This record gives sequence, C-alpha cells and structure tokens, in this order.
Amino acid sequence: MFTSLTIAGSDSGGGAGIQADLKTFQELDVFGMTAITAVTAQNTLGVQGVQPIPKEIIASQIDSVAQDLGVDALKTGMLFSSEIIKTVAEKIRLYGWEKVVVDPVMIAKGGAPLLQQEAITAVKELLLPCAYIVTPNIPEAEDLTGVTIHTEEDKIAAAKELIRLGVKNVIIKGGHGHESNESVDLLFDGKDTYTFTSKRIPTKNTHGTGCTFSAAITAGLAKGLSVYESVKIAKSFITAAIEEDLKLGSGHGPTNHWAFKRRTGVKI
Ligand SMILES: Nc1ncnc2c1ncn2[C@@H]1O[C@H](COP(=O)(O)OP(=O)(O)O)[C@@H](O)[C@H]1O
Ligand SMILES: Cc1ncc(COP(=O)(O)O)c(N)n1
Repeated sequence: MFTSLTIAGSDSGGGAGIQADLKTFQELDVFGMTAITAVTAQNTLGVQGVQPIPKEIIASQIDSVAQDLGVDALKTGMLFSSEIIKTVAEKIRLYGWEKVVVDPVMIAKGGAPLLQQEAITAVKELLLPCAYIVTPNIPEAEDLTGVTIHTEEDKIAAAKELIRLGVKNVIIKGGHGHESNESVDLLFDGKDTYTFTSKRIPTKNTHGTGCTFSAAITAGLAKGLSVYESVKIAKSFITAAIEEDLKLGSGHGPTNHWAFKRRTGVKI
C-alpha cells in the first residue's frame, strides 16, 4: 500500500483543501493522511471564516504520521502564515522527505486570501528549497517571481526563476489563461519543457482544481511514477473532474472526483 500525506487547510465545502486531496488519493488507490494547518468555513460562494491551527499541533500531526505510518510522498496546500511555513519546512527537512509537491496556495477562487501577504518570503526562502515539484497557477507564479505572464516564453522565464529558488520541477498551470480556448500546463525540469493541454471547459465550477491536480501528482509520485507520468495522469484526472462537474452550490462549485476512475475503470 502506498501512502500520501497532505499538509493543508480544511474546506468545509468539501471541494478544495484537505477534502479534495483525500478524495483524490482515494480515487488513485493511495492511502491518504493529513496534517491540518487551518480550518476554513467555506462554500461555493466564498470563505466565511479562517482559523489557523497552532504550530505545535501541526508539527505533532506530522510527527504522528511520520513515526508510524510512513510517507511515500507529500503535498502542501494552504499554509496561511510564515510561522506555519517554517514549521512545515523544518519537518520536511527533519524526515528527509524528497517527494514533496508544493501547491503555493495564495487566494481562493472567490478572492479570499489563504496566505498572509508577508508569508510569500517564507514560501520562497523556506519552502521552495524543499520542493521536488511546485505547481503555481499564473497569478501565483507572477507573485513568486515578479515575471508577468502572457506567453509560453513568460511561463518558461518564471519557471527558470523558480528553479533558481531551489525547486527541482515547476508546473505552471494554465487555468487562469482565459485568453486561450485551451488550458495548457507547462512542466519545466530545469532542462526540458513539456506541455499538457486540454480544451478550456466553459464552467464556473473550478473550486479545488489546483488542490485536486497537485494531489493527483502526489499520488503518482507515491506509487513510484516519474514526474512526467504523474503529471500526465493528474491532467487526465482533473480534466475529467471538471468536465463532469457536480453542479453543487450557487457559486464556484466543486469538481467531480469520481469521474476519472469511472471513465478509465482501471487501476493505475
Ligand atoms: N476551465 C478549465 N478547463 C480545463 N482545464 C482547466 C480549467 N480550469 C483549470 N483547469 C486545469 O485545472 C488544473 C488547475 O489549474 P488552475 O485552475 O490554474 O489552478 P488553481 O486552482 O490553483 O487556480 C490545471 O491542470 C488546469 O489546466
Ligand atoms: C482550504 C483551502 N485550500 C485551498 C483552496 C484553493 O482552492 P483552489 O484549488 O481552487 O485554488 C481553498 N479554496 N481552500
């Protein structure tokens, strides 16, 4: 049995955060475990409340999982503050974990901040050097690098800057590139670039797409797949989940975590 840990925030609405990660791990036949960094009161209309968890309890959740169950791969999501980022980075280094996917969550789809503005420095200085893969969306890549992104060349320039900050592989996600009728995710491994393209699905139900995508990559890594293979499966997983959206709630609804397995019908 392969295991994955998600270190992220709870989304009461069930479409993003810890909840999206666990659903994705389960669908990809990986045993999911959690260290919760913050509790959000959230639904498809927005974020109604945020309560960060004390850093000692976050550290203790990570220790509990590490010292008994073992972690084949892990991802981080909403980390909220510099203090939490520091705690998480220290634990990643302590346990020598290498298959680490960092989803640098900053702002919820409805516009609510999920990372304090001053914590961006901690992401760059403490977290990115521990990352095997970082998965920013376009605004996050712009914030982390200062590069304004319009073209594929801009994405490559931003990816190179992230590699300079210590990351091994960068995926710049295309969900926010609204000017195109395709959603193109670009992977840069420090040497070569690869693109993963789907048609842009016309829907507002994209709550949790980034969480789901990075969790699917983490599940692939946990099973021993390469970065390329893990991203390829994650792209199919998220495309199916968006195409067969559940039409829940009246705002940005969740995606369908069952869709990929129902379609493929096979274990990977
Ligand atoms: N409308 C869409 N149609 C197809 N794929 C999408 C769409 N929106 C997002 N995606 C895909 O979902 C994943 C998450 O991307 P994105 O929405 O940019 O991340 P985030 O949730 O972090 O903002 C990527 O693989 C992206 O290509
Ligand atoms: C607890 C939590 N974590 C992350 C997100 C980001 O969601 P998205 O994947 O849509 O960017 C969220 N809305 N809530």
